[in-house]
Amino acid sequence: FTIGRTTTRFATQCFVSSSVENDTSTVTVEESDVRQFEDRIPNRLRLKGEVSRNEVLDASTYEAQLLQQWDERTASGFDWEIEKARRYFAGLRMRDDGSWVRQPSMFDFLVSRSRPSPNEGPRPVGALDVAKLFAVQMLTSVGLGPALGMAAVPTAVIQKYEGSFLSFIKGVLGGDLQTLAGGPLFLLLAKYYQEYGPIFTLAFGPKAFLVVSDPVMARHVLRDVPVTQYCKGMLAEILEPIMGQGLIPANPAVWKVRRRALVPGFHKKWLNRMIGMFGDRADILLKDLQSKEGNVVDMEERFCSVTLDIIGKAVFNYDFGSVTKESPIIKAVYRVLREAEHRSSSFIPYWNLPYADQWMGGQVEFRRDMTMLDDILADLINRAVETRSEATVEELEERDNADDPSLLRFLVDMRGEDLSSKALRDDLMTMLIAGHETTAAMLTWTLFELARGPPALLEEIQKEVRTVLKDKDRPDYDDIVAMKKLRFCLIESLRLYPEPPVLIRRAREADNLPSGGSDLTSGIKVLRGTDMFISTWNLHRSPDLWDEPERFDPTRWDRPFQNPSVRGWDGYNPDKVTGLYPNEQAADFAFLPFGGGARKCVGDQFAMMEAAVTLSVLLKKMDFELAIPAEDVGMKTGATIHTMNGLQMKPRSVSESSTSVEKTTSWWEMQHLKRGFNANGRPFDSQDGNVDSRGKCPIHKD
Ligand code: HEM
Repeated sequence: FTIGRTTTRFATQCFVSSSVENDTSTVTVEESDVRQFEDRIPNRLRLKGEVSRNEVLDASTYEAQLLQQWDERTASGFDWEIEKARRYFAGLRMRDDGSWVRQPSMFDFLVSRSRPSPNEGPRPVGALDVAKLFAVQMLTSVGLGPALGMAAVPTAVIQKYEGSFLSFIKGVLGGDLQTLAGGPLFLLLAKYYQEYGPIFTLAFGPKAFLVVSDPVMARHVLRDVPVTQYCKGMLAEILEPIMGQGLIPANPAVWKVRRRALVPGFHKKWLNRMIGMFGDRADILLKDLQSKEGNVVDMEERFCSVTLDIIGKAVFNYDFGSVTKESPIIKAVYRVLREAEHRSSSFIPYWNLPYADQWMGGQVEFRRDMTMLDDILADLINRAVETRSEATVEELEERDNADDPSLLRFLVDMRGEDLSSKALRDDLMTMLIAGHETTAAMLTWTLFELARGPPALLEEIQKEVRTVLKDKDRPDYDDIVAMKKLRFCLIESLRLYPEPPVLIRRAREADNLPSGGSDLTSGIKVLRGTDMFISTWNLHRSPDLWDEPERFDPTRWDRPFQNPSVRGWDGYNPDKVTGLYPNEQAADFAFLPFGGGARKCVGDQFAMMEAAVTLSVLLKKMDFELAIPAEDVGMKTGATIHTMNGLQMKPRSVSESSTSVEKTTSWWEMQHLKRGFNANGRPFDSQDGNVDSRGKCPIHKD
């Protein structure tokens, strides 16, 4: 009898899996059949409430609903073996702890399989949408796009691979997009941007991506349309095994709930408290560097360690201690990060190959690492839950929590937070990954640019730090605000090295992009299911949007910039800079250091403060000299831009008293004057451009 039940479900699953779009009505009919049949099932075998071990699955998915129909207490014998086979067929995999996770199929990479919920907006993209996209792409490639109502968007086709045949085969087998594209994807997009302009289609056979490098179009996608209109698409598929439904990959319905829960955790008092912790960690790094004086040190690796220690403390109150020691946990974190990066630069989902986590070396290791990290996380969450003391958000903001000021503590104590769900684990894991290497990369590239730039710039930053900090070793919030030049250096490095260099979206509904700086005056039609890359790299380095875009010039943030030929773009206006950094509003979406719109980074203030504290603590007492030629530092990318060979530097202690603020015109001001602006960066005819007492530019006065 039970075999019959299982067989019916198995057949149901086969049927549903083969109609990949998971049409709701089909599933409902088949499930109701199963339910009728189940009425005759003995009580012992019936579903008993929620199956909590399966919480790792998004409850809205078809698989989650199927799982709930089986009472796992009867998990033994032949019946169970058939049930397991059915689950494997449905793309589910059992983890070591007995819970089930959905492993997306190859096809899932192209379409989303989660079911629509009434609040979620458009239904997920399905097989029909993908088929339609393929067809339109094929017809467009033979010149029939305009006849189908599509704008004449140029198509860049990757035709010629310039590497060796062997590396090409390796790239295909490993699904390595970088190898196939002949280098980092963002550099390929930059090459095509120069050729095709602010919007083009990048085609890999029938699969095509719409590549956007225009501020007006980016503003439309990120801010102007409802948040349900675009999702993270393939990025979510890639990150799901690691971050689950954490805030970055979360579908819009989950995102709305979780963002509301998480944002209060980043309140002002907490950030202020964090500044002290940043100082402690930066101090450990300083001492470590002082002990290595005269030696060559990989500063990229050092910054990765300090930011890992900081995020561990801030998010879970966990001390990785990675600046001073190595441990299996730290290694597991790094391997998981590398795997996440590799997956995000691959377009063949090799990790979904049958039983990949049992025979592919890297995947076996990845599963082991994830299990280890999950166990640690579960342990930390459980410990926090045991000492839970519920309170409202307002009350929590006032709490001292000196022993444990972590986000985990805040979320666990927050009244109304559902602690039985997997959401907490997913969000914490997401923040560990999102908040770590991004900040490390910002520090790495800032120090690199300062070390290879004009010595007068580095000297001026050091002067600023010493002048603001005076006898103190580390800054407080007001000091961070006062160190404007240092902050502008940090943000300028995010302009040149955006982390990540490409934002990924998928249209969940048809859309029409504004024409922006393109020649397509009637806008650009976007079909449902279209995968989109918003190239922050191209935006941040566009000669249409920046003066001397390739130059590391932190002084630029004082000066306005406009270009009326980019229709609908307001330009960069320094008067709109309000917080710790010139943000996407001030540059009207030509600058997206932390994204923009509803899905903007939640950790922007945290990251800016962390980087400002770390860098100021180091620069106050040390000088840094490149130990290899700047050209050899190189660039490679995953989710963030890394150096190719590490940032090899020689740190050296310096006497702090050697510098004081000079009254003469500084290097910084000279940059404005040289470009025909007033000493404060404003145009000479502007109201506030009166720093020069004579009202004239000393260089261009004639
Ligand atoms: C320099 C450091 C950082 C950079 C450059 C950065 C950059 C970004 C960008 C560009 C996005 C938008 C992604 C998109 O639209 O697809 C984002 C989102 C996010 N970031 Fe950051 N980030 C940094 C630090 C942090 C830190 C320290 C945390 C946490 C403590 C964090 C947590 C997140 C989260 C949770 C999201 C998703 C927000 C949402 O979808 O609602 N980030 N970040």
